[in-house]
Amino acid sequence: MNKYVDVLLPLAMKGTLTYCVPSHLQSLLKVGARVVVPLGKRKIYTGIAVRLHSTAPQEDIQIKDILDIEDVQPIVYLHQLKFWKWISDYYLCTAGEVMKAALPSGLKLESETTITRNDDFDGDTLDEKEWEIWQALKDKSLRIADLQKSVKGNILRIVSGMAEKEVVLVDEILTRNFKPKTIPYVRLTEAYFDEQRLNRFFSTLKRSQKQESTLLAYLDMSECAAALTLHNRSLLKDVSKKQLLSHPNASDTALKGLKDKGVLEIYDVETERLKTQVQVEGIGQRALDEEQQRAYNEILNAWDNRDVCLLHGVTSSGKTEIYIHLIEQALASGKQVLYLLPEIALTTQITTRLGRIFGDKMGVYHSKFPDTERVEVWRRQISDHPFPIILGVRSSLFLPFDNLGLIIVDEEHETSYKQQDPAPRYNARDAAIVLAMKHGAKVLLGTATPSLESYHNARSGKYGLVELTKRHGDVLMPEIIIEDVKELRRKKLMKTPFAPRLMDEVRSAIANKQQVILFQNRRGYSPVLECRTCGWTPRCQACDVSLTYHQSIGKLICHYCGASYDIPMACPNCNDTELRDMGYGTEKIEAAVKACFPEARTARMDLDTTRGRTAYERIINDFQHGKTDILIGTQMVTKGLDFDRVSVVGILNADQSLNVPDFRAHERTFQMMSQVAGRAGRRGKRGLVILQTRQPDEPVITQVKENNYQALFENQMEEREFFHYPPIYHIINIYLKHRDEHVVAEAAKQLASMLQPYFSGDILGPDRPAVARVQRLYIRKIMVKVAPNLNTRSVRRTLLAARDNLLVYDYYKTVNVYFDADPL
Ligand SMILES: Nc1ncnc2c1ncn2[C@@H]1O[C@H](COP(=O)(O)OP(=O)(O)OP(=O)(O)O)[C@@H](O)[C@H]1O
Ligand SMILES: [Zn+2]
Repeated sequence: MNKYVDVLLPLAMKGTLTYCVPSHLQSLLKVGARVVVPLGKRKIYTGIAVRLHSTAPQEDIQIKDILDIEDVQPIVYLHQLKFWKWISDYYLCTAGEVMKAALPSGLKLESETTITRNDDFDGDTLDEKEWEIWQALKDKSLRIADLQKSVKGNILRIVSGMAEKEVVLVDEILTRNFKPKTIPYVRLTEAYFDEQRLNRFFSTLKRSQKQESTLLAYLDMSECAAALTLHNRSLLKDVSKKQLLSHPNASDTALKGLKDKGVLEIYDVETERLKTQVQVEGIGQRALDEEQQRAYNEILNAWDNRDVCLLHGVTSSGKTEIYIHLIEQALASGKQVLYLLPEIALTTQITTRLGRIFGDKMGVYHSKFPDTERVEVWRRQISDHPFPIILGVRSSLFLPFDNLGLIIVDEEHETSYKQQDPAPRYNARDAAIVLAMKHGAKVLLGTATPSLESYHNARSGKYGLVELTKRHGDVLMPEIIIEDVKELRRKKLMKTPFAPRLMDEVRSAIANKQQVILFQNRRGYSPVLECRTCGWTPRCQACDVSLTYHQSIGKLICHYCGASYDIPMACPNCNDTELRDMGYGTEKIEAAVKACFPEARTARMDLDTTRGRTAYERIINDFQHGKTDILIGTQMVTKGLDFDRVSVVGILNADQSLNVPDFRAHERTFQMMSQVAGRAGRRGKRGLVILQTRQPDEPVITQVKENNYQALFENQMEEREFFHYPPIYHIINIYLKHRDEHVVAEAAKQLASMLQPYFSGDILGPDRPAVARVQRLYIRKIMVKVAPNLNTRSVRRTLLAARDNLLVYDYYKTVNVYFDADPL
């Protein structure tokens, strides 16, 4: 028998911990099941059993017993554990951090300290404060946090004193976050399931008519007569409380009365919370057009000798239709499909589109769902009837699949596939390829604007490449008109944030019952407030950035730490009371739109208007059904959305993304502009895009205008090669954070010099990043460029060892050092 188990805990510590399995649990424990284990003196955690064995660890360590087994059957498959391991190796973090990201919280138990009164003790000798606590615990155990609500003052010390005297008992209980959802049902009690007894009871009811009619309603709905005749209580039909109370003769008080008299009882039935999609009869899939059919065949051919294929198809070429046919084909061969989307905004439309075809075969998994629903999807995937299709955002990679045949990565170029914080800082597109490999599954990357990485892999033959150059239904690509804002300002023609041509086009679009999308990639009212006299601007106290003015809530907000500040009455520097707002955020654009086009109905889609769970859906549906005329938004409106009546798209400030100090600035600008332009004129008439810029001569602006991805690719690849950037080189960034700027600066210098001999010229920094302090921590960054001929395994080992060597020094021990592999 295996006496020991290695347990993975959802913590940032390295490796696993070994525990002893008590003999009565040994035959029950399986790899992949959750176990409850003690850690340190007081903490209790849920971990995953990753290895069972009989090798005793070194003798001097005292091995603790596991406390319990949570699952009879594994909740994580072995291949998932291997996938977690790959992620932690590649992205230089711990497997515990991956576990933490992978499992929904409801599958991880929390330990909380609970206090219970020891009733063997009589309370006579207690002092006043102790007596208060004793009284508060009269009927129930309480968590310290809850106890604090009824007893004032600092009670921790008093409680610990009482615990020492054993007046109260302190223990850690496990609270399960996931409680199955239940619905109350009503039924006749066992005692009254008897015709004679029931009749006698009715005769006592003469004076309470309401109870009589409620009971009669129940008996009718449950088809009680038949059950009584056959003397079989299990034949009673299920009647929910809600159903009963919707009967015109039934009432809630009467039901309570019947319950108190012991005639009816209420019991809970667990329900599946998941709303499944409803298939629409007769929708089925649409036939592919000729071009799409060619692409479809080419994809299948490409998969004959490669696992990954890139589908590069212009906006509105019908990539989604091709995905639908590929899904159909995978299902027909009995395989599961994972459909990855970069953003929740997009899932709304795609869920509807796919739901109508695949109905309840499809499960949806995303971060706006309550955790309980995510647990349900997880449990469904390890049951014997898992969803054949999962549609989800990046974390759905971690769901259990046992028969995966196809992964579709829609909008593969999207940066939101990359998790920024906390670890694991993984890219779901890249990890999807590794996941597919472990299952022998195929991958389709789809986009109108490929990332340079994917296009390079396709051109070099590593991936298959399939292109679609025409829109479905022979609709032309939109016409793009460049407006030189600098010139217009000089001629005093820009009186609003909209060029005169844009004003005209918006007006005529609205007059013709068409719709408009205006793109401004900044939320809030204005990105900077400035004192008119001395130029002072309010900044965050915890971060090294200026605050964004949000007019709707009348506050200044830090977009890095979320802190909010009141708007100063006067400049603290010179006392001038006039602060002016500089630059445009979506709020200010919305105000300008209302002023310029009072006849139009407008909506705004950005982080601030989409916090609620259904907010996206509402905004998108309203626009789709023509309830709004102008949609203003950040990059959320740029991708994947499919509307019928958008004839004009306005890009209000193309320079903003162009002037970011990042080697990917051109690539990003091209992608964002082309994507938002692609929302225009998707049906029938050719769409129009007005692109406002101060730099009309930038090559990337011309590339967008001509929809010339090839030119962008060639031109950018030259730079990337020359400067040793991806996709030729790999980048691993090292971040160091500390409260003390001097310590972090010294640590960064030390670390860089340790790495210098290994990477020589391909190490940049340490530098102060653009925002060099966030949440009171000073930041330094070292960029390591990994040449294609280096052994990446040994590179990783070198980096990890260097960090360990640095952190041995007492002076640097408290510096937080982490890695970001393939940063975006
Ligand atoms: N074969 C087809 N039959 C009928 N309608 C189609 C067909 N192919 C595409 N369409 C319609 O054309 C529109 C654009 O297609 P789709 O949304 O699939 O394009 P896409 O390539 O995914 O675009 P984007 O890159 O902008 O997301 C959709 O409304 C779709 O319903
Ligand atoms: Zn801040």
